This record gives sequence, structure tokens and C-alpha cells, in this order.
Amino acid sequence: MSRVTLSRYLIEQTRSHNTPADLRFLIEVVARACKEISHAVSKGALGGVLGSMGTENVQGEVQKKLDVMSNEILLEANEWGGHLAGMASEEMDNAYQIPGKYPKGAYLLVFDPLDGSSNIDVNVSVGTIFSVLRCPEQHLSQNDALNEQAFLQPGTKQVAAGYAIYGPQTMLMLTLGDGVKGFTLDRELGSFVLTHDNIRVPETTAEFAINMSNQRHWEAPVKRYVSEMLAGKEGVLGKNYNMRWIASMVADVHRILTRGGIFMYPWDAREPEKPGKLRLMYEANPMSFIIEQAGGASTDGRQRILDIQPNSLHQRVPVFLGSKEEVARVTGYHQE
Ligand SMILES: O=P(O)(O)OC[C@H]1O[C@](O)(COP(=O)(O)O)[C@@H](O)[C@@H]1O
Ligand SMILES: [Mg+2]
Ligand SMILES: [Mg+2]
Repeated sequence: MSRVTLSRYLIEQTRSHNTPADLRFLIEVVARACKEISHAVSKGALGGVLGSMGTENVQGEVQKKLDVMSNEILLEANEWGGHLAGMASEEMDNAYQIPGKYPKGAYLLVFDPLDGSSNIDVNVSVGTIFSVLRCPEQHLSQNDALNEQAFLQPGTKQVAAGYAIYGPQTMLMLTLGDGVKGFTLDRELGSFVLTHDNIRVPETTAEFAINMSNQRHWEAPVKRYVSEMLAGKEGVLGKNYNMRWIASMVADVHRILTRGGIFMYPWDAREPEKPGKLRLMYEANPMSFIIEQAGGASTDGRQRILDIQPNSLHQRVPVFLGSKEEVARVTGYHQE
């Protein structure tokens, strides 16, 4: 069997689907950075990479050493590639402009450098989530400093999105807007190899993922939906549901891409002023693009996530994504 590496797949895309060459190079650079992060994560205590930095990010969350390292790896790898005008990250207060360069690259890269990092010290799968947007024309001129405004585009404008998952295997899941492909890192070859073609999320499911400890703080539609699932065969939904919660969005979404399910992180009343826990730009948008491209659905309970017009870089959002039928059900409950 001839192996299709990520590079070969991207070259084919350039030839047959007119994927721009600079987008192809950009994805290659991100994939290379993910290999480096995978290597750092896999070293664990041997590499002295576990534990916290003793700092907080802009959102007041404790930064792990690997959060900061992963962020630096992505910045350094992409800074001089020539394909970007700027980057934004969950771990940086402000948008990052590629220094001293004209003309600027055509794209913007947005990422959660290490998702699920609270799981690092207990050796559970974590990952890198990324999203690629076109830099709006007016921000490409020589004199215009790149600011947050350039990034505030709805998820429908993404030209590519993906995540790398660092688990028993390191995988890269990618969409260029034409389905979802899965690549597994072959460590001997040093390449991501296409192993999962045409990934589809089943439309129905009997598996849900939510942090149940927040149940008492949820809104009524979410309480209703989860209690109906818990009622099982004897309840109104007429079937037994299974529950999983890894507390790493990449790992929970990866399971859903593999065998279906619904993932929920709703608004809750612990911090009522926060719309949700997950970040629109770094987590919800790229994952929603991937899930939709695999035949699933994604909403904030009221509207399609990809249609939301962002108003700030670090904006948060409630998330309901996965198998179409279940996402439609819980979204419908919010509308009743
Ligand atoms: O600990 P909780 O509240 O269940 O939250 C888990 C969620 O938080 C996250 O870890 C947030 O991501 P970060 O690790 O990038 O901050 C998601 O991956 C996950 O779904
Ligand atoms: Mg995250
Ligand atoms: Mg993170």
C-alpha cells in the first residue's frame, strides 16, 4: 500500500482543488510545530515539562509550562514562514503581528496551543487546536498595524481548521472545507500519514459528554435534555445513553469524530457574566468547522456557532456539538 503523507495530500489538494500553495505551506509549518509539541508532551517528567509556570493567562487561568512552551513553538515555527500576517492565541493577551515585513502574508493563524492542559500531569490526551482565516485586505497594507479587528471574522470564513491530539497515537485532523481527513504520526518516518479518509459523524448517537458536576448551575433546557437522557429506555427518549467526560475538548471531540456523540459545555450560573467556558476563536470555531465538515452540527444552543460574529478575541461561547439529531434536539429545547 502506498502511503499518503500530509505533504503529498496537500500537494494533491493544490493540484486538484486549487488549494493555494501558501496555505499548503502554512499547514505544513503548523504540522511541524505539532510534531515538536508532541515530542515535548511525550517526555513528561523526563523533560522537566510538567507543572505550572506560576503565571496566569489573560483569562485568569493558571498557565502550565507546556501551555507556554507550546505557544512559543507555534509562534517561532510560523513567524518566518512568510504566509501569515498575524497570529492570535489563547495564551497571549493581544494579537501578534508578524514583525517588520512587507508585503504581509495572506493569512491569520489562531490557536489554542495546548487544549486540556489541566490533564497534562495525569497523562491524559491533550492537543493543539488551530484555525486559519484570510487577512482582510485593509489590514494587508504596509502602514496599517494589525489589530484585533482583523481576526474578528465569523467561523464561516475559516479556510482551514484542525487539531493535533497527543494521545496513545499523535494524530492530526484537518479540514480545508472539503471533508475531514485524519493523519497519524509515523514516528520512524517523521511524517503524518493519511489513515482516516472521509471521516463522518453518525447522525444519531446514544453517548453524551458534559461535566455533570455543574448540573445544578445549568439552564432549564440543558437540565431537561440531560435528565431525559439519564431516564434511559424508560424515559421519553426511549433509549439508554452512555456518558464520557475526558475534560480535554480535543479528546472528547476526537471520540465524537470516531464513533459519534454529543459534546456540551453550556453556560452555567457559577460565573453568570461569562457566556460559557470555551473560547469562540480558538476552540468552538475550529471544532465546529471540523464537525460540520464531518456531517455533524454545532450550535451555542440558540444559533449555529459558525455564524456568530465575534466581538472580541478571547470571547467565550456555550457549545453543543456532534451528532446532528441530538444537537438539533437540545437546540430545539432552548427555543421552546
Ligand atoms: O474542567 P472542566 O470545567 O470540565 O473543563 C474542561 C474543558 O476545559 C478545557 O480544558 C479548556 O481548554 P484549555 O485547557 O485550553 O484551557 C477543554 O479542553 C475542556 O473541554
Ligand atoms: Mg482549550
Ligand atoms: Mg489551552
